[in-house]
Amino acid sequence: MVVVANPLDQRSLVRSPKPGAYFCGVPVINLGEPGSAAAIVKACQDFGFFKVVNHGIPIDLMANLEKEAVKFFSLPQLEKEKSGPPNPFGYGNKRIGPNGDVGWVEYLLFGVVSKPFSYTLMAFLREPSASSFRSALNEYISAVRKLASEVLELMAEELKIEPRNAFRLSCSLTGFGEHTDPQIISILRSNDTQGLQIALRDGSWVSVPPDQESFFINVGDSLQVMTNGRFKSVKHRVLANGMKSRVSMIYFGGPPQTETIAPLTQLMREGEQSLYREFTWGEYKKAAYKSRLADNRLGQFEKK
Ligand SMILES: O=C(O)CCC(=O)C(=O)O
Ligand SMILES: [Fe+2]
Repeated sequence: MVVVANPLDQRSLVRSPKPGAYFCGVPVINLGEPGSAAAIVKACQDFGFFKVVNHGIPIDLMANLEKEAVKFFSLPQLEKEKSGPPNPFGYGNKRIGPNGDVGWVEYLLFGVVSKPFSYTLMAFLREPSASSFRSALNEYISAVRKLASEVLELMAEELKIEPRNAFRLSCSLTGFGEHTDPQIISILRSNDTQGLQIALRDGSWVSVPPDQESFFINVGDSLQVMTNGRFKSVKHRVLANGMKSRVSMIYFGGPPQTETIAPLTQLMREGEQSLYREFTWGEYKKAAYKSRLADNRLGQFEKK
């Protein structure tokens, strides 16, 4: 979860979209309808982004975790820091703007490799009083994990993979800068605070209308490579208006650390060449840490 603080000094940088300025072209995939697989593939090609409705995940489950997250982020700073730093998982906050990106985020990062989920290192989750947080977290992660496999299967039979997962709770008042997500897919649920924008293929930015009952799915850089560029990872950013926190829960499905990220042979036409040189997820993450948020990180792995 990402939280943005210091709203006052950044307020002038962001503007709420005017009524009617929301983009109404975000593809909406109804998971209960036949033909959703083809619609997902088209959305991944055209936008690298879509919204999922009729997903079968009860709204209560999202609302419960949101409530617990807000409770945590409202704790005094010293209390929160007892669950950090996020090495690799835990509480963190950082200014993400040293390279010109707007924003400061506060988050809780969880690893989701197996059950029980690896959150035992976080001080507050060990407290008996955190039992409602633990159960909200477990229920939400189990549900969203199932949704991730369902969506990956619909994208392509060949994507029946068990991704390595991470999960982040975040809360932000000012938003943060443009980037693509490095993983395979990200499944985002936010409260009803506006702010998410995506870049269309022509480079223009559009505002995504908030919808706290639905999930938004991003194609990540790894999936762009696995489909040899057919699916495009979507550039996105958050411009919150500084008035109301945007609380997000993001599930990232990524490749295992040592796995080579390369186009899936089943998806390649005869004679089709990979657009990328081979690299592992570990290498990619290292490159991502060294780069700036808005950099085209995949560029250095493209075959010239
Ligand atoms: O908070 C959001 O809506 C988006 C967050 C995001 O893009 C990310 O954490 O990668
Ligand atoms: Fe993102």
